Amino acid sequence: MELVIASRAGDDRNLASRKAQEAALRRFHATEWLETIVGPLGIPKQPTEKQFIECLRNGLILCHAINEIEPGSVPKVVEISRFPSQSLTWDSQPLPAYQFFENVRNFLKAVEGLRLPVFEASVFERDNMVAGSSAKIVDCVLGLKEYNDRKQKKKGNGSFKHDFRSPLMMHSNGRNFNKQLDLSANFEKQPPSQNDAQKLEDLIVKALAECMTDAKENLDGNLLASIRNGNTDSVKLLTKMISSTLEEQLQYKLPMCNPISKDLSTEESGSVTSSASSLSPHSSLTVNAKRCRVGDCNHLQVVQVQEKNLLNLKELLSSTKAEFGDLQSQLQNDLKQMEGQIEELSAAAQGYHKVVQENRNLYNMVQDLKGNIRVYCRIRPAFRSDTKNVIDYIGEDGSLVVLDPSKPNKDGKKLFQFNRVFGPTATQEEVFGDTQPLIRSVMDGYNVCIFAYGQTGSGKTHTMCGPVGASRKEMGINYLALNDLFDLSNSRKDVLKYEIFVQMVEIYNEQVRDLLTTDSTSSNKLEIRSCTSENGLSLPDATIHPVKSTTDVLNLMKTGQVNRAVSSTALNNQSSRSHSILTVHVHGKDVNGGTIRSCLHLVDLAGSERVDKSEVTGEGLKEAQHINKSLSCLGDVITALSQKNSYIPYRNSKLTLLLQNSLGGNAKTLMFAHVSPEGDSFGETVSTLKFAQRASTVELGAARLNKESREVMDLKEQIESLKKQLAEKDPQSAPQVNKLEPRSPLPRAKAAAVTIDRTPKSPRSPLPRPKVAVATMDRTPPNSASKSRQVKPLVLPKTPESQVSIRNEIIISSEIRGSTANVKSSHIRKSLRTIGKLINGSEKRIQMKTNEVQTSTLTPPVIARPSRRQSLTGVQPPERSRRSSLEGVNPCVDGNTDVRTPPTVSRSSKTKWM
Ligand SMILES: Nc1ncnc2c1ncn2[C@@H]1O[C@H](COP(=O)(O)OP(=O)(O)OP(=O)(O)O)[C@@H](O)[C@H]1O
Repeated sequence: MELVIASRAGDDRNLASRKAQEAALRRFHATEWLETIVGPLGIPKQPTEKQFIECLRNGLILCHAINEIEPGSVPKVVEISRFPSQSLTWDSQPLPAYQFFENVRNFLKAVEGLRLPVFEASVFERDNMVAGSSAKIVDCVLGLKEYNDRKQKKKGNGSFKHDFRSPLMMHSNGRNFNKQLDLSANFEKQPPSQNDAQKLEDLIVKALAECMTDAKENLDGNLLASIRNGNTDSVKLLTKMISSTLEEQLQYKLPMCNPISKDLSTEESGSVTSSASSLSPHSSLTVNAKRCRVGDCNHLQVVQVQEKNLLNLKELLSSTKAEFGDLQSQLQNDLKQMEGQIEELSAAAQGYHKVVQENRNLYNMVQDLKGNIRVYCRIRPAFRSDTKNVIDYIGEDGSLVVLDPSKPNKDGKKLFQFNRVFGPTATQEEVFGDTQPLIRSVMDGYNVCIFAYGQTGSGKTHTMCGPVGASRKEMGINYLALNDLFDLSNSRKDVLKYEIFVQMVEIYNEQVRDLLTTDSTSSNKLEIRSCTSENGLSLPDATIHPVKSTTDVLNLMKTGQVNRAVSSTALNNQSSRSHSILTVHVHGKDVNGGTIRSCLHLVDLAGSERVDKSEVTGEGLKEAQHINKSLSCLGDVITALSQKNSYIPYRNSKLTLLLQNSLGGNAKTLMFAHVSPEGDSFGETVSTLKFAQRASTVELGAARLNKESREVMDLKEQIESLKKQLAEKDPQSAPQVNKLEPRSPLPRAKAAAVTIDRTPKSPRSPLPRPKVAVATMDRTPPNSASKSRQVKPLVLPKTPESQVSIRNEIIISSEIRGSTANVKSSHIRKSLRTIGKLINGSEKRIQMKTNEVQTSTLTPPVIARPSRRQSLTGVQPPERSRRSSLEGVNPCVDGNTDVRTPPTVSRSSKTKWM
């Protein structure tokens, strides 16, 4: 405590002495300036307060000074008398009070007029002078000085610097402080050691002591003397005094230069010299002084520590920089790696999509080779949000998972696999894109059938025709397909001349109706010729329209759409109440005379529906029943085909009869299974999907190309003429040969008198077929010892509707329709040779062969019994076997024929178009 009090007392002493120094300095300035203005004052350069006041007491000096600066400020100065030889001395006799009062009063007035600080005139009257009495007078004089300086500056003579330098500053211009500055310069170059600092402190202190001794004020003479003699205690005391003075100066004069860290950081950056030089001499000194902080060694330590820290920081900075560099390069590497990986991934993703696409193509190719029906599934967008969506997953590979809304767990999931699944967002173009290759194959001579199946309102008509009032972009497959066919026809017109014809019919309440007829008088009930008519049409009575452009097609489709039976049900306000079939016939002729005949069926089935749901009654109910029945028959056919049954119940409905060549023939068939995603349709959705999945397992046999080269056609003609020659030469064999005639009306059993080996072509028909000979002359039973030449047993093909037109040509054309034209040609040549030999052969041999054939005709053909039916719907089909269909009824006319039944020839075809 005592220590604190002592230190406070010391501080007070220091403060008082500092104030005294400051006052002395200011007096010095004032005296100095007055002397420069009015000449020597006759007092010491650093006068005491008393000396200073007494010198100015009469006011003469002040008045002269102000008149010098501002002439006429005090117009009348009361002078003292003096001897002319004497120079003006200011410490002369005191004047009467009123006189000097007058001078001082006039001076103060003038000062006031200049707006400078004033003092009280009474200060000159006091006999007892107290410390600080002269302070205001000094302020006033220095104010005058400053005013004068400003004035001079205004006159433009050099720059003015307001200078309130402390005594230390003043002396720094002279003696010892120059040394200090030099030292400080050195100090700046290299950090001072402890000894250097000590020396510097001593130097400063001594310089100050000298300075104070000169001033002779407020300093104990003993103290100064003892300092001069090197007394350390005295030095310490003075050091303290100076350091606190410096500190005060620093805070007062250089607030901006104060932070050591700033100076140091500048020093660190190597610009300490410039920083110091940018300050005024005073401030640079102050900074230096601050750096040296006499008497406070902690500062040096702090500086040193800070330097050390700074060095550490520098090191840290450089290591951080290095680390940062490393990190940056690592980041670059990582980014490069990531870029590479992303590229790899995207390449892999692309590759994956490519592979998926290839897989699908290959799968489709395999399906084509196997001859399976291709099945696509299309999901309609959901129109209602109040029911759950049953579509759980749509795979790129054609897989589809549906979820039973009543069992939202694993058990409710059902997986189906198709060739492709189109989601609700699939556009018409996307759908067509996948169908296009199939449709294009029509132009190459393949028969193609595309049919849309599904529950009512699931989007069948949308897919096939497009929505009502569709723009060209929204058009369905029917339009897009025909458009594409025209494009192809145009692009190939140099090598192939195509003709395109269109028929459009509907099956409504089990009746086939022409949708394009303009004859309102006809009954418009068409008959299906499943074995195809002479002109290759299964509906020869339906009008057939040549089309040359898509506009023609559009017009026809509009007519057909208008004529189609459509009505509103609870499930679809534009519900199709019939199956519509648009058939496009393509007839091409190449430059060599070869021909292509093919057809494309585009079928929009009526929707399967639950009568209770569709809320139909009366006529509508009847329609629905017919629709359901025909669809159920379609299901039966599909089931029988998928199970490879020998009996396929095509005749059970007009629909299956009309489509029989597409479902069980050698056409390329594509089925679109449509489903609604709404939860309340789940039952129908699953049954559609099951149906479609079953359909996808149906093997049709490889599609057959309906193309005949010129050579084949020539050979056919030759056969015809040779046959005629044979008949003329051998009238006895004529009846048998006649049985080979194209339009033979004979019953089939007799037609079979000629030995034709009807080995089943399709693997799904394991039953033996009746044998029919192409020609009887050189035919020997297989086990006969006879070495006579045998005719190769021929295979009876299933008959595409546009192809099979002439009955006795079946045998030959079945040879001709080999997989390639070469095979056909070689078979035909063989047949020609055989026939040639027949013509030139011996009568006896002919007779013998004829007998053989006659014997063989006595054996009735083995008829396959229909195997047990399995129906999708559980409804038993009518018990009608092939045998029954052959008995007494012309199977071609009433449609009661099986695909494997040898077709008969109809002469009743009315429409001839080819
Ligand atoms: N993929 C689809 N995108 C947009 N709308 C569709 C789609 N499929 C169907 N629709 C719309 O759903 C409604 C019913 O479709 P559509 O008439 O084609 O069904 P449908 O199966 O032919 O029915 P029905 O068997 O009763 O004739 C129509 O308004 C149709 O425009």
